[in-house]
Amino acid sequence: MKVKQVILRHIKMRLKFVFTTSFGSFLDKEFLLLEAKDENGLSGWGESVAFHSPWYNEETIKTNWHILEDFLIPSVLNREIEHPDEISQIFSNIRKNNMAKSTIEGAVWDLYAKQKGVSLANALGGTKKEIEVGISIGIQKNVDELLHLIEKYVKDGYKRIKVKIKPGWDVEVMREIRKHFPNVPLMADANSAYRLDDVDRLKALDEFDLMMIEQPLASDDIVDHAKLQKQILTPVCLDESIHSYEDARKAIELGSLKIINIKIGRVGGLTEAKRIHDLCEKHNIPVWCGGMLESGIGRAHNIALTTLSNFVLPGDTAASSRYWEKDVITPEVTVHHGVITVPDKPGIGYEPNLEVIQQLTINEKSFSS
Ligand SMILES: O=C(O)CCC(=O)C1=CC=C[C@@H](O)[C@@H]1C(=O)O
Ligand SMILES: [Mg+2]
Repeated sequence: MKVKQVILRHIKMRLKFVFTTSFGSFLDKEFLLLEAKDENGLSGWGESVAFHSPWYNEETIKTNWHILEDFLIPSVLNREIEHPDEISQIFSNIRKNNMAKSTIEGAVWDLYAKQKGVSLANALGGTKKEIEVGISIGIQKNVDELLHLIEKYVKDGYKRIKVKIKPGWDVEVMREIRKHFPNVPLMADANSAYRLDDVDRLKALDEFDLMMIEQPLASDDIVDHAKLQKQILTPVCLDESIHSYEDARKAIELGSLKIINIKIGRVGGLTEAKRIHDLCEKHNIPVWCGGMLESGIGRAHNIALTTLSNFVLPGDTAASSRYWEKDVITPEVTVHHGVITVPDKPGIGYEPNLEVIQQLTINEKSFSS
């Protein structure tokens, strides 16, 4: 297969809720969408999950645009590609920039599956026809608002509730949640808000029978997480610390984690995500698919990946309507009692809505050889 044309679009979408991060809060989420066309005009789609500011990792929309325009797109355009697994090899001389790499690699995977006439799930080796999903709730103004949201999503049937924690918004909040929801599958995401010195505070969370605590310590650490895991009962799940198969291998060997949150963009694409999945399966480490507030394009890739056998825990792939008044795909992603039915159409299985995408586009550029 050859990619004859790439269209890179920078779009902006208004979220239905304010998303709070260490950089502050935002209501508009910006994305890059990448369309890769073959000689017959067939299109594969990928999405950059980089944020506007470098709070989650070092990548941003602007760094992704630069790396894609100046390095990644030129190295893929008009090149004979037998299988999308080759992309990570083509990019091997480019350091890091995983979210940029994942954007074009995902589009090539989608194009490859469409050319073969199979779903992306099938092309990846996934077999599940339905996937169970959970919901991730950001830090709220007060506990009552948080409890109200949990009640709504439990009623919607989401299979697990993920809440963000940080020092001062953790033990007491979890106690309140457990008072109202003693049995709901519950997990916490700390986004590196703690230090190893906070071990007593983190041990106190053992009282609440959490499924896991996600990324409690530094975003580039696997050593202190190994020390922490030996001191707490709650399973440690790593997100930001795991950028590759090698990171996962070392973290498993050190005992730094018991669960991995796989995010396609963070690890550089679907091929690496699948390698990490397979490694974890071999070591009985369950995985789940994390979210990055994706549009429907990225959401579709997450659904396809989650059909692989070791994705045994509910992920963050909620319904389009949780985030967007109108998503950029038809049909939108819907969730029924916490379950998504996996589309079996060729590729990502959802049709990009070009009219909506054009309305949301704030910049675009076409590249062809
Ligand atoms: O996409 C979703 O609904 C989940 C988003 C989410 O929980 C996160 C996205 C990005 C960084 C964090 O805030 C958190 C995470 O770390 O998983
Ligand atoms: Mg996380």
